[in-house]
Amino acid sequence: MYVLGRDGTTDDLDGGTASDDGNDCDADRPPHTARIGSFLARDGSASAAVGVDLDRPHAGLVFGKRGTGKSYTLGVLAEELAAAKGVAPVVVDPMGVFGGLRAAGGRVVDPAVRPASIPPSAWPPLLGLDPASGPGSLVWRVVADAVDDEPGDATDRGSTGETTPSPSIAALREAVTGADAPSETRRAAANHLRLAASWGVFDADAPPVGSLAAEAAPVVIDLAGVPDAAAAAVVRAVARGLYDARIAGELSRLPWLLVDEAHAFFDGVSESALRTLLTRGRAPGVSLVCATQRPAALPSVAVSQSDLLVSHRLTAARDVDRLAAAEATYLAGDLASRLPDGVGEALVVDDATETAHTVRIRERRTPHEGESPRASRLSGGGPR
Ligand SMILES: Nc1ncnc2c1ncn2[C@@H]1O[C@H](COP(=O)(O)OP(=O)(O)OP(=O)(O)O)[C@@H](O)[C@H]1O
Repeated sequence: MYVLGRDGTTDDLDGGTASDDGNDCDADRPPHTARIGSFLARDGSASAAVGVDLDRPHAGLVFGKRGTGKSYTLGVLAEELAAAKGVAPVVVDPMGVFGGLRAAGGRVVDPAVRPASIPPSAWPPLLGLDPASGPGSLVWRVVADAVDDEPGDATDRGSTGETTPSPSIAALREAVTGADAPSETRRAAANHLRLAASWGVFDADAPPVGSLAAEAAPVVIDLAGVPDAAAAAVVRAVARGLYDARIAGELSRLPWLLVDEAHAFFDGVSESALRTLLTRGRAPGVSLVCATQRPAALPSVAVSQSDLLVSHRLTAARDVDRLAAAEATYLAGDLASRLPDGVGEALVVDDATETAHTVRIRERRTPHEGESPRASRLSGGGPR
């Protein structure tokens, strides 16, 4: 098997024969390897199996225009992580398409994060308030006071602050209402906090983020129908929480955070946490894989920091340009024409071996729930 992301190794443990189509449940898989598919020959036939290194942390990107197989590819990776040792996949699922991972032992959870996991300075923008405005600065101050005032010995706190209680949104609203500020300022701040409570993602008693990465089984955070700002708050808390938990030595597994529709999270309260994982996540052992149909909406650091890039078909010039920002000489030439056409086919750029290959991603073992609805498949969809 050819293992991507592993320095200088072509780990041909199983011979890599033409019959090795990467689809079987492989007892012969090298350890700590995600078997994602097989090389795609020019004549369209599948050849040697292709794996991704799971032994070390990585930063990866999955690109492709709509319907080319990004979520599916992320699902294949999650299945492989579920079967590997020492890792813990956590999937951010904005569209509600990863529920099929239950068949791999996974669990789907509703988002629940502690208000204290969002730093005081991030609260005004999260609530759509100008930090320099009266209500914005009041919310900032109230959160800062509430987090500081929490009882308990500071030495008990993990770096995530998750071993001490968090204020609830109700407590923050109460503090706002009783603050020394003009009544319209207090009212505006309280209204914005009421809105945050209505998102239903904040819970002062939410389990620590690290508990999401306690098992090999994938944990799918279902963000379908959750407002954008709330989803960003959850991604921020989870990304930062996993990073801090690893730094604090609280996690015995290496977390892999898989983020679908990632363009939505590089704008707003989650951006800094994702950037932290991209630039510094590998040192404590946190991997990040972002999938998006809008590569141009990702910061260039996402491409420059990624060591694995899987690109399904892209057509928009600005998106192809972002791919070209990988600045790899082995990517020279007409990139757009190198991207394969077929659904589930991708160009894989491997920084470790400085190579690019065309790959067919294997079929899922668990159900993929991302099918586009088709009128013809509905009961009323037959010919009249
Ligand atoms: N590797 C694959 N093998 C077989 N079928 C695939 C593969 N990848 C994708 N498909 C098929 O293509 C469909 C679309 O894939 P997917 O939902 O992953 O697209 P997407 O790129 O995430 O689209 P969107 O941007 O709309 O979310 C899937 O429902 C599945 O039927």
